Amino acid sequence: MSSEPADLLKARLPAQVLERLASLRLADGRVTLVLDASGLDAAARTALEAEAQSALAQAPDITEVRVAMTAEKATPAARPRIIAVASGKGGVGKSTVSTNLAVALARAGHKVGMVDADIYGPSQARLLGTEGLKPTAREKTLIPVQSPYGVPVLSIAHLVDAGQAIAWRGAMAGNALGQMLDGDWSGVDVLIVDLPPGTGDIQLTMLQRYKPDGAVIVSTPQDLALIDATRAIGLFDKGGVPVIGMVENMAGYACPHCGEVSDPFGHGGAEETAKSGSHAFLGRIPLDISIRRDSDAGTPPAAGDGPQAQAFAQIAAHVSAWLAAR
Ligand SMILES: Nc1ncnc2c1ncn2[C@@H]1O[C@H](COP(=O)(O)OP(=O)(O)OP(=O)(O)O)[C@@H](O)[C@H]1O
Repeated sequence: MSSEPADLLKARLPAQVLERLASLRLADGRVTLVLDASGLDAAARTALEAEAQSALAQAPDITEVRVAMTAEKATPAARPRIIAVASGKGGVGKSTVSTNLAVALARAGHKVGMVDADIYGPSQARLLGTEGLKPTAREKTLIPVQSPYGVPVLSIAHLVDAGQAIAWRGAMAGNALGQMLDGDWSGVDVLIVDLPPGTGDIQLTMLQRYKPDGAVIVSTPQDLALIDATRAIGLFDKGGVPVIGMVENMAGYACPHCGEVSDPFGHGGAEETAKSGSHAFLGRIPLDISIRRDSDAGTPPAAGDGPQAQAFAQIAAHVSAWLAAR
């Protein structure tokens, strides 16, 4: 039993913890604090808990300090709006567009989070410069990893060791996706979900359990990619998810040596496909080696000041206008 009664322990608490103190109990050297966490985002709650812990850990005869937060369940945060970023075909730059759209929306003042739903080929940990970081959990709720670009993120790559093969059956992949989408997204208004390519299990889980508010479709200007993109659009149409519009990626290649611009994947195909389906065309991103280089380095071009940042900002402006109109 502590030699300090509960009141003396309270006196040790800093003002910001005291004003949120709902109760303090002391038994056998264990202090249990209940704090009212209403209105606090994940980072503020973690800071509050750390302050309470450090204030009481030094008290004589205290062997354990437990901090519980109320209000998380009593007043659940409003669910952020979900924007799925999808492509019919792999390798068209869907993850790259997801990252840069998220960063550009955050720069435009939105509170944006990212879920990497590409369970078998996750790339958002690298793209958002958070490789090696691990999310914490409160109760069973995952607390997203903070990226340097103001976009909290959850990816399977944060949960399994680097290089470890992920050989999960569909149900396990669905559970992992659920854990990430049910993470602590308080303080986030818009959740970008980077989907795997195609129209498989993960897409169906999204439509059935976490129906997106809108979808952005990424394609290259190439015929084959566009046929698959049209299929992806069909899936969202069928599921009653509005298609916000299409992004044409890898459009036009400027040779870094001679400056000549060529169109290895054709030109304008995504814009035509968008128009023929009465969908909006959100913008075009060129095939640019600096995009690959910066993305691999975990420094999204949208966070910089170059021409590619402007291209992504334009796409984000369309998405922002779509959000504002709803
Ligand atoms: N506009 C671009 N210019 C240059 N490189 C690009 C561009 N867009 C994407 N890339 C590069 O192409 C590769 C594939 O991109 P990304 O991983 O974003 O595609 P994806 O469609 O998400 O692929 P997957 O199907 O594997 O999920 C990456 O190396 C990326 O850096």
